[in-house]
Amino acid sequence: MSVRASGAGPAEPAEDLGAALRRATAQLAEAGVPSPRADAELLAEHLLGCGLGRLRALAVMGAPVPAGFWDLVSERTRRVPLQHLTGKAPFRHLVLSVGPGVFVPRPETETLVTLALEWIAAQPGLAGTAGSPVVVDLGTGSGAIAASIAAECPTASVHAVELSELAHAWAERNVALPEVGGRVRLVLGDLRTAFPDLDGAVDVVVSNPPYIPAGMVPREPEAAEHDPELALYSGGEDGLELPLAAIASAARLLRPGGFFAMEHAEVQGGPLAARLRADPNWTDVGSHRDLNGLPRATTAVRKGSPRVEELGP
Ligand SMILES: C[S@@+](CC[C@H](N)C(=O)[O-])C[C@H]1O[C@@H](n2cnc3c(N)ncnc32)[C@H](O)[C@@H]1O
Repeated sequence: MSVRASGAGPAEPAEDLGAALRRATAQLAEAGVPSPRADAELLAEHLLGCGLGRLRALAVMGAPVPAGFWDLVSERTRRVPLQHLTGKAPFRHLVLSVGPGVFVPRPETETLVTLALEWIAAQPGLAGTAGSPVVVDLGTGSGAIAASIAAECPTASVHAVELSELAHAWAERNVALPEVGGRVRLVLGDLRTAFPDLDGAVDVVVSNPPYIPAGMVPREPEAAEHDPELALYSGGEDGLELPLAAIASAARLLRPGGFFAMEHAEVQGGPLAARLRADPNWTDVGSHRDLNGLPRATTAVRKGSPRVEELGP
């Protein structure tokens, strides 16, 4: 074990990795970080380029603290998101690149991908190697949903739209991951008007649009101070402006019988399902809970007729 000189007195043993992890955990807990031990370990893993098993073995062996560790811990105590410090966000089977300017994908959004993939798998004409489902992701952010669907459904062609130039730049990196197979067409634009070339021809539309109601500003500094405003707030007291715009675009894009899945705030599940049930464009409206048991997604199937433009006000 190395030693550190300390003034004129006898040399003190340098803090080893195990002790540093314990001290970092205490500092992160003091700063209110919700999972302090896991974050301390993930920062060390990031610097050492290893996984948890190896890290714990190194800690037991009294390995030295990696250079830069305390700088990252200090940033994390200021509640900079862990994913911004490592530059990585795991999402389903992918490790996405993220940082300032893009919404960090959340575990609950993985459910939306499951809903889309399960629906595709249940369609005789789309499932398996013969099918070639056309999928659209509205408000793609880092590209998490679009890239995952392309990676997990190798016959899908996926189209994704994002309004923010910064987020679009992150998504460009993620849709270029080898697992995605070059099957995501990414455009910079508005979800309200995107992909007119696909009107009536899409099998699945997914969206996790900005939906936070005006009075529900997130309390955690990681979201409040680091997620882009454009990603969180929809406009309108109830936060429904962009979710309703996503529904209108889905009605335009989907073929009759096509599937729509959208994430929303837990308080919006009832109102959104009621609107879809009252809308003659939709049938088979369903509500879905997230990993915490909260109503987090609504699905619906596009009715064959009438078409949106025939409905009038
Ligand atoms: C809640 S984030 C979700 C990002 C990503 N789909 C995910 O689940 O991690 C919403 C995204 O929609 C984008 N957005 C906001 N308004 C938009 C619009 N009018 N057209 C397209 N994208 C929009 C935001 O920039 C943001 O990236």
